[in-house]
Amino acid sequence: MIKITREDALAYHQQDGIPGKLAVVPTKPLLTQRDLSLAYTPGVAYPVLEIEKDPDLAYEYTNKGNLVAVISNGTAILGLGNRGALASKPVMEGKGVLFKKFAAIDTYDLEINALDPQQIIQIVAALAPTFGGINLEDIRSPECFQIEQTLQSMLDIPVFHDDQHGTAIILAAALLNTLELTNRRLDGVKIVFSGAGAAAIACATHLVKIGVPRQHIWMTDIVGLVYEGRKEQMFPEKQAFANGSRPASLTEVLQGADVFIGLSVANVLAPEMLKTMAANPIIFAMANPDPEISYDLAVAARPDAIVATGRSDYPNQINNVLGFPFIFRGALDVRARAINDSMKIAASHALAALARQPVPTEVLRAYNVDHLEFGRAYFVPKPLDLRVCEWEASAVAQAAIDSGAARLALNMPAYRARLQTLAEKGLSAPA
Ligand SMILES: NC(=O)C1=CN([C@@H]2O[C@H](COP(=O)(O)OP(=O)(O)OC[C@H]3O[C@@H](n4cnc5c(N)ncnc54)[C@H](OP(=O)(O)O)[C@@H]3O)[C@@H](O)[C@H]2O)C=CC1
Ligand SMILES: CC(=O)C(=O)O
Ligand SMILES: [Mg+2]
Repeated sequence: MIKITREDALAYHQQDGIPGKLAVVPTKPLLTQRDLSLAYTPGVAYPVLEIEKDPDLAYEYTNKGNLVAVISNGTAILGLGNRGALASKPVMEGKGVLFKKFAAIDTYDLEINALDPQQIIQIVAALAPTFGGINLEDIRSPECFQIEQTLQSMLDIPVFHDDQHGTAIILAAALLNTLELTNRRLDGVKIVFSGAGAAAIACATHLVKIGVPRQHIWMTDIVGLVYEGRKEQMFPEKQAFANGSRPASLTEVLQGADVFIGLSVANVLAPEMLKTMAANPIIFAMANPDPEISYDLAVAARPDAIVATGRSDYPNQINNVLGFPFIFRGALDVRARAINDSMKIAASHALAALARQPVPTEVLRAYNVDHLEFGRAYFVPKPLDLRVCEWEASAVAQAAIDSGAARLALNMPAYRARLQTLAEKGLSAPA
């Protein structure tokens, strides 16, 4: 377990006298008059005319195919709520760094000063020709649903709201493995969510797709239980998870639950609330930066529990960092039109399977531990594990090909070898 302070974090963001975490770097030589004539006018006119004739050539002559827009309006920055577009920039730059270092994908972060979904849709759709994919981030519910669905229906590149689907993919991998560790089945557990927003609704939807009965899912938010007939703060995506017929508090709903999934805000769980959960409870307190209950308090309250948070500084990190770089890697490499359910489910299974493999010593070194082995303290891969790129991106690419979302086919063994090299380069190259 490592500890960082506010001062450490602020100093990191100004380290080496360079504000921020990401820069744009050229990929072609620009040293001579000839280079200048090729990169700029007159040479640049030739690819312009080629792309006008055949738009697919943008993938050959520009960085479109390896460029993702990371887009936020700052309305749900981590669990900090609406802090505005500008304040979301450190998170969006952070996502960009992870895209680059973990999967060699370039990004532009675009912080949009707009709240109206129609305005955001219009802006993103107009910018789309630049990019091979759109990663929406930290846009609050319910607006995020309309924004993502409308954009995906308008565009022929993947539009992926990371807080929804990235989170759901990792959560499902973690749940598959912890259910096995506690001898439970997907269709035999009571699952309680704190939070009924973008992340919670997408996680619940994904869990239903992999085999959790909808009626086993209980969702709570600031009002309490999301029940049939509730009128306050409802919208259709939340309504789809209404359960029970009367109001109830999180404390009440948690009684006898096998699994707690926190996707809300810090400190909504008190230790005594965990005492009524079933034996060997699974507690995923995933709000960031501070979870619904701290790791230490949860373990102290329920020594028989499996506990995870979204944080990098505690064991068992369930965070969408294990998703978006690698999911986009696979999707971009087959020029997928979208990231569909088959691709998401394949990503979950790939992560769950990788966690069962022996852990290389480089990963132990990166986390300063002597030993990691599939079990209660290690059931999802570590984000700094170079193998995640190969396992997850290839599973996503294969599923895209099999499900018809891909525009390119791949030789899979060669592709997996290329992913290995790419991950090694990404993590060893300077930022
Ligand atoms: N670990 C990970 O990888 C990820 C974690 N998250 C975390 O999930 C949380 C939600 O994010 P997201 O879904 O994008 O945001 P949204 O704004 O879409 O949803 C927030 C949800 O939290 C609920 N909430 C707010 N305050 C409370 C409270 N005091 N008690 C109970 N529920 C409350 C809201 O309820 P209401 O609608 O009634 O206000 C809403 O349902 C954040 O903490 C975020 O950091 C998100 C993505 C990934
Ligand atoms: C991890 C993340 O995307 C979030 O907490 O919003
Ligand atoms: Mg987020």
